[in-house]
Amino acid sequence: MRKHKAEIKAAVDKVLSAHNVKYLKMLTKRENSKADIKIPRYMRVNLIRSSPDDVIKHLQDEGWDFVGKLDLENAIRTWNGLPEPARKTNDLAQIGSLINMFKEQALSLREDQFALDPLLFDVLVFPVGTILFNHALTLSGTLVQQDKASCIPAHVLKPPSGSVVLDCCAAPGNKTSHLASLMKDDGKVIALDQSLSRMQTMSHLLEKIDSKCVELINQDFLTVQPDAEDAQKIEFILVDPTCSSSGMLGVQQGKDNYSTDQARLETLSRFQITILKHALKFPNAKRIVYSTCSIHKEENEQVVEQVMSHVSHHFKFKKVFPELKNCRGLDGFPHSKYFLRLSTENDLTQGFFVACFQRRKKVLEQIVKAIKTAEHCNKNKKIITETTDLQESAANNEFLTSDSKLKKKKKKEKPLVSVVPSHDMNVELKKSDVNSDTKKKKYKKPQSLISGEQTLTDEENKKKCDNFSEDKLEGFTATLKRKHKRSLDSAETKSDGLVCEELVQKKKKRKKEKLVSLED
Ligand SMILES: C[S@@+](CC[C@H](N)C(=O)[O-])C[C@H]1O[C@@H](n2cnc3c(N)ncnc32)[C@H](O)[C@@H]1O
Repeated sequence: MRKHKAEIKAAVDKVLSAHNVKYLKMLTKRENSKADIKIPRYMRVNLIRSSPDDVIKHLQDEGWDFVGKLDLENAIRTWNGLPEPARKTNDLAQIGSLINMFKEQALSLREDQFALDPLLFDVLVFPVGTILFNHALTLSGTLVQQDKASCIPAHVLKPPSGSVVLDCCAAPGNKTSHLASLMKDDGKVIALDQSLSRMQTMSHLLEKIDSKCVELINQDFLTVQPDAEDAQKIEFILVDPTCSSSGMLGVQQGKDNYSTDQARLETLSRFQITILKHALKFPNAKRIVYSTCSIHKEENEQVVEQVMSHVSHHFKFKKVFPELKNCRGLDGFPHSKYFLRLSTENDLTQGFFVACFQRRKKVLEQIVKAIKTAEHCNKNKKIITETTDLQESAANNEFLTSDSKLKKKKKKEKPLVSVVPSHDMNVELKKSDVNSDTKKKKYKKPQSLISGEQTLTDEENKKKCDNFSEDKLEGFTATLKRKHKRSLDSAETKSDGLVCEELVQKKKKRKKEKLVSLED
């Protein structure tokens, strides 16, 4: 047998190739596999170059038949257009099945037809197998081929134009370029990745879509210092870390080989938790989206639930596309209804998972601000002369995550330093030789008093300080508590309330001690 191994292999290969079978395992897996499932071709309109309306018009001028948005209305139209007997659409069960008609409609598009996706305004749906990679609109970067599921994270993160966004596992740049598109290239997207070769691919993509707002950084995200000056400007973070890729159609069909054994899933899960926790340490990040193209709970629900258990004082889950009632997270997890899970069978996309962390309202920050104001005023009155440990806590973001103050950082953190100033294709990407200064940034005294972000003049400041008293601090915190009573009362924010209470008590105690010592 060994003697004829090569001949046998050649003969088997010949038979397989005659039956269009690429790998032997495709035959053995076929019965249980999703080999027959097809996904429409999704194309995203790059809003930097054009608009969905203009692209639709362009395609119609080329002879394509635009069938509209694949939504309920369209489904009803199609439904009513069906031959007799006419169907009534006023009972819920029928409307439910009409919603499912997205699948039918998408899969029954004729080869010259296309549609607008019902969920994502910038995604067009073409028939399965449509080849558009060499279409003029694709070549010019006006259309970008991207699976619908992979377009969801940027829509959930939803950074407005002008904002500062971090994509911490960015390469090869599909979601980065989508973020730049949704922001109309206005603002800043910091695209960070540790893989140099994947960043080169991203650099080409960004060149093609004509984005100027993306800054490329080749660095290990875990070495980025969350409280460095630049990092403090970050308001939105996308965390799309390495995963098992088990949701990719090729992997589901057994064509692409990825190992998803338990040991690998556990390793991936640990890595994903570390990356996500790090992202949640950025002090001014108000929304953080976590996504994977994995179908395994170990990389999805388990990761976000575990991380949330550490940061629930400061973050809550925001429901991802609540209108998609049949696409929630797996049962058995406390926050399943907040997560989005898309599957190839039900949603005609790659298998995908998305969760969104939203920073809680600023009750705690307001209390801390009020306390600092009192200290600032008292300092003017020469009552308090030292910086209190409360200020230091605020400066060191001790309130940010419970584990951040407990655990020693394993990697040496550095400020964000752009080593790739633009995504010019000629720029050679280099490993970051960043400043190794890891000293904590000195706490900067707030310029404004308690009146929000408003900056007061010296005179106004003095007046405010003169009028400020111990009673006022208590009055102010009481007002804050009244103002936020509803949220403090709710189970979700009880912990915030406790922390506020604790801070106020701590502050009162410290003041008493200082006053006593002054009197002495
Ligand atoms: C799933 S891919 C990201 C896909 C990308 N978001 C997109 O839509 O095109 C995961 C990326 O994370 C990067 N990565 C893994 N560990 C990292 C780390 N510690 N710091 C930065 N990037 C990392 C990998 O190099 C890889 O490019």
